Amino acid sequence: MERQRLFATEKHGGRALYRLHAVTVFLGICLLLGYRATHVPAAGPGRAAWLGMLAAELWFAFYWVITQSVRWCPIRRRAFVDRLAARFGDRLPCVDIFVCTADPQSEPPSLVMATVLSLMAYNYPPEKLSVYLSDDGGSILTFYAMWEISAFAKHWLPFCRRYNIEPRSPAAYFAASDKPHDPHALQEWSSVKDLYEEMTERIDSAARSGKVPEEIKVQHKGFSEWNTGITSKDHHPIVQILIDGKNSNAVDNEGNVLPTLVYMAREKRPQYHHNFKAGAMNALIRVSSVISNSPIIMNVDCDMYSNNSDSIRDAMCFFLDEEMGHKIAFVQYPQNYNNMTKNNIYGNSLNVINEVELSGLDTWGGPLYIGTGCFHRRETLCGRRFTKDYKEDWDRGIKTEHSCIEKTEEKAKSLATCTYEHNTQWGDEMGLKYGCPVEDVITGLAIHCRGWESVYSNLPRAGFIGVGPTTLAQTILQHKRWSEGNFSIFLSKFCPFLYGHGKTKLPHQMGYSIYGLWAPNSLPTLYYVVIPSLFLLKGIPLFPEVMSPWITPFIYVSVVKNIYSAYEALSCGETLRGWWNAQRMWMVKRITSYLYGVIDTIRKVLGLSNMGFVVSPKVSDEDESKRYEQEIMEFGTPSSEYVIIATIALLNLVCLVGGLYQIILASGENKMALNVFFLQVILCGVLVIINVPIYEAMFLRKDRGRIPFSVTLASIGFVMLALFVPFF
Ligand SMILES: O=c1ccn([C@@H]2O[C@H](COP(=O)(O)OP(=O)(O)O[C@H]3O[C@H](CO)[C@@H](O)[C@H](O)[C@H]3O)[C@@H](O)[C@H]2O)c(=O)[nH]1
Ligand SMILES: [Mn+2]
Repeated sequence: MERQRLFATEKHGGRALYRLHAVTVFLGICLLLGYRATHVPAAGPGRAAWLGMLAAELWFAFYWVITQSVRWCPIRRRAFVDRLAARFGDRLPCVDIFVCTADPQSEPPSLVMATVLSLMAYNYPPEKLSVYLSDDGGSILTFYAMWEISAFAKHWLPFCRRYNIEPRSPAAYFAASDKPHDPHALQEWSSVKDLYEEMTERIDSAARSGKVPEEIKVQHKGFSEWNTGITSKDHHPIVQILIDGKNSNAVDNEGNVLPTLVYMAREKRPQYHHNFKAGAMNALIRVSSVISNSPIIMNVDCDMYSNNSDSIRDAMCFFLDEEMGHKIAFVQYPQNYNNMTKNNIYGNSLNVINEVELSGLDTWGGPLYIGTGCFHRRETLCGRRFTKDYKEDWDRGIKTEHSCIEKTEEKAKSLATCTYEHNTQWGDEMGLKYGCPVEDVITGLAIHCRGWESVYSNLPRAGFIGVGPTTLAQTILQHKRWSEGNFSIFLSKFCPFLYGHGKTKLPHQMGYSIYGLWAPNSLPTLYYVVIPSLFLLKGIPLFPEVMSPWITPFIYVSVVKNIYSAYEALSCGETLRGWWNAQRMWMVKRITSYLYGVIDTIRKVLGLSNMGFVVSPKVSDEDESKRYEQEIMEFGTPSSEYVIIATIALLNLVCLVGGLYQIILASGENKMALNVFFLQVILCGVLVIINVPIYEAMFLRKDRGRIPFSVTLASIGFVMLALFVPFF
């Protein structure tokens, strides 16, 4: 009898219709470009601008083609955990779980601990789980919080199992769950809730005072690591095994084994570069190899709690599948956020990427590694190439007995020093790659190019949920890091088209390039939101007139493309308003984050600047949160990005008013014909409408989040400059 597969692959529906639509849009784009190329004005005002329009539209056309790769035939995977249970029972591989945190200020220990607890509580044999926290802040506050949860877990894990609750992050669970009706359950529910709240209060108050009470410090040897007055940037390596799952005394209140729990702060010295998250992950790979050495490694960001206690079993269905499992290097889950507002004011929900783009990539060889919510084979993460005869040792890690915890810790510390990696392949051929702000994407690309595939698992009950940016500044910053990182990959020897050539499929390379080319989109976009409006004001037409048949492709392409993108957003769970907000943010990101991304990438290529990684804050002040809830855009402090945003908004307003004045009110030779400027008026008009919240923030709002007056003033200055500088 043929063995049943552990997972199924299904195609998305409606593709024939989609492709028909895509072909018509493509024809429209060709006509539009044909018109541009054949109607270049003779020398004089407008010729250069026209050629610029041609260049911008060529770019948009090229980019549109790139984005078709993931929309052509997306697939969906469905794993059968019941078949896995029937076939393997509890004979499942060990899993090491890595959590990275960097800064107790922007990533509060109590938040991180809720994540760690959710990971300890997976529905998976606990003796096969090990949870590691890497603390790049090297903070005693985080260590203290870990010590607290090593005790609380003894209550939490049995509670999760008995009532089979979801999600298993206590913070998320108690925030959302109603009191149980059954009096016995209610009693237990309340007592666990009280224990959790008291513990959180202790952790938070330690964090507020910056100190751990002395009477606590004597209770665990680990606290003595901080006796020598160390700082986050200068300290020895610390590895503390808080729960040793191999020890028969490490049991919860009901006598069940607990998962292993380890705290690690790798050595930091000012003279050695620490390579941010990639450096932390690589240290974790080595440290875990002497403690649990599991064949599967899962990693999450510190704010991404497990929302589905079955996701390890789900991932195992892919790795253990007889037919395809041996080709799969990693299983990626989507990045979901729980703090998005209804209409997605900063366009930060990743719904379209999660529902469409990643499943589209799955068709061609697998999704990108997005740095969180991902299960890897230890071997592939350490650089192994794909070969047909490779056999995974699924029993790896099961037998390791610890003779002595202290010895193991000493061995582990020696693997987490600053100098350990010198003259090794770590950061290059082994582990996560260094030197790129999106270490995850470049590492995944290398894995794909070594012959492996990945799969994307988008569960009906989300696997992981984290915290997304909640202010404009955070959004701009995150997208600057992302666009810069992906663009620098595109320009490096790892360019998907060159490095991937012959190793991955062309549509897979195109899929990677969607992100690689985010940043350069900034230049044509900047051109498109400035030049046509400015030329409307100057009375120079840049589009076909209303009666010309050539206007048809322009209207068709822009209308159909936008209707489709709205439909796509709606079908991914956005609201119409959310789509509209995303369009505004699409423009804002392109003229700020992506522009800065281009500039910084070029500076880096020229050797003028170094890479940075600014951690996104996971908390915001009350006033800001309130405006965020009300979906009011947050500006507040002056910044050069805001000057660009305000200048573009204001410029378009001035151009629209000036242009309409000349069309409607002016007389004699100043009068302009509407039919000649129709498309320019529409474009400029749409830009003005989309910028309404910016005008409000500049001129109408009084709250602290408004656009600062200095920014408004600067933008007025720049608009005047733009109007009076001759550009022919
Ligand atoms: O020196 C550092 C810097 C960051 N981190 C951790 O890296 C994670 C991601 O940082 P965050 O500031 O939250 O970045 P995001 O933009 O939210 O992260 C996305 O983008 C990153 C790459 O830019 C990926 O590493 C992440 O996995 C992905 O979720 C967090 O857990 C940090 O604690 C470290 O451990 N060490
Ligand atoms: Mn994050």
